[in-house]
Amino acid sequence: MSLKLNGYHNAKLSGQNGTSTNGHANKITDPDIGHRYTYEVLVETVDFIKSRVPFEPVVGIICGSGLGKNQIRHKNASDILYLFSEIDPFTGSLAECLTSPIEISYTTIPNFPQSTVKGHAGSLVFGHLSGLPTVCMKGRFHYYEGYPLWKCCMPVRVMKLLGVTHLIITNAAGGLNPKFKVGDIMFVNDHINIMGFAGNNPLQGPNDERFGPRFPPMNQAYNRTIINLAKKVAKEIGLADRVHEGVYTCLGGPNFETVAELNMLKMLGADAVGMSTVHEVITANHCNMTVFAFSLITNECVVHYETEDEPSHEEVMDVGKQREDSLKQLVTELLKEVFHLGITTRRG
Ligand SMILES: O=P(O)(O)O[C@@H]1C[C@H](O)[C@@H](CO)O1
Ligand code: HPA
Repeated sequence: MSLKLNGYHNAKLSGQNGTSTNGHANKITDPDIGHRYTYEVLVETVDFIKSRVPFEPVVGIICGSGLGKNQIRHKNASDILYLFSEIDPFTGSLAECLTSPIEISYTTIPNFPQSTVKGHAGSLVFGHLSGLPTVCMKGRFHYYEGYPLWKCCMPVRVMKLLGVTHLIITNAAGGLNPKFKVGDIMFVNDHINIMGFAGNNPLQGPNDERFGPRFPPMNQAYNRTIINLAKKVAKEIGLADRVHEGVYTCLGGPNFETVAELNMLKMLGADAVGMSTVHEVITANHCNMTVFAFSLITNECVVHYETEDEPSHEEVMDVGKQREDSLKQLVTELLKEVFHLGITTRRG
């Protein structure tokens, strides 16, 4: 792949070429220099997608493990997969809720990273959900796959440039809160950015003001109105006793956590632990998207030594499959409410 495709078209960003955002000269030691996506490179990606999708999505959905599985039915092996039958809205993955879907494989999108994890199919699906133009990411990128955080979050910026204002992020997570049972849903009301404690942040490096400010606030990262609506919807569809609110935290993975690590995370105030989402939420807030995120609790974290229980990715995907109908119903009904109320983005 040429440098241009993944490359850095230099000097467009503040903080680049020896000038920091506060005007002081400095020496940039960014190991990713020459590889990060510029605004212009992302526009190239967006132009490609726009040439294949005849509408602008306003809702983006990132499907977590087990919730964005497998390629959906398609006509042939071409890069653009036009799906032609009406799909039962409550069978299959979240992306299968979209009507008249157009599926584009990541392998064909210029500059896009590739999915490597089982349960993460690797395509963008465009269609309508609850009447709203929507793009669904079937397959996200994780740090443990070898992608730096800025690359894991590239699709969030692509969605922003496509027109997405509201981002729904889903994940599979281990339950740390003893009240959580396998199959429960946690509406994320805050996060602890453990990787960020060590300076590993998707916004690290030069800042492009066209995406957002150098120092974005994060105290309202999860839209409170949507969380309240989600609770109301959960009650209406009979899920009241399966939903909670809580704090999500993300470690780099790919190993599941040790008992001591889990007990530390509990003490810090985390209710669920996973390997994604936090950096996507940061990137989305930075570019002024309205964010709603939830975790499907796929396993109870093992927080003591006197057991032979072990978490596994197979269990994670199985629980995703068992709960997908409820999750799809929740998302579909929630979107109807969100857009009925006309919730605006964070900075107006
Ligand atoms: O993509 P998510 O965060 O839903 O996936 C979780 C974390 C790991 O990727 C995987 C572990 O089973 O599930
Ligand atoms: N830990 C980290 N990530 C996870 C877990 C877990 O227990 N379950 C699903 N994703």
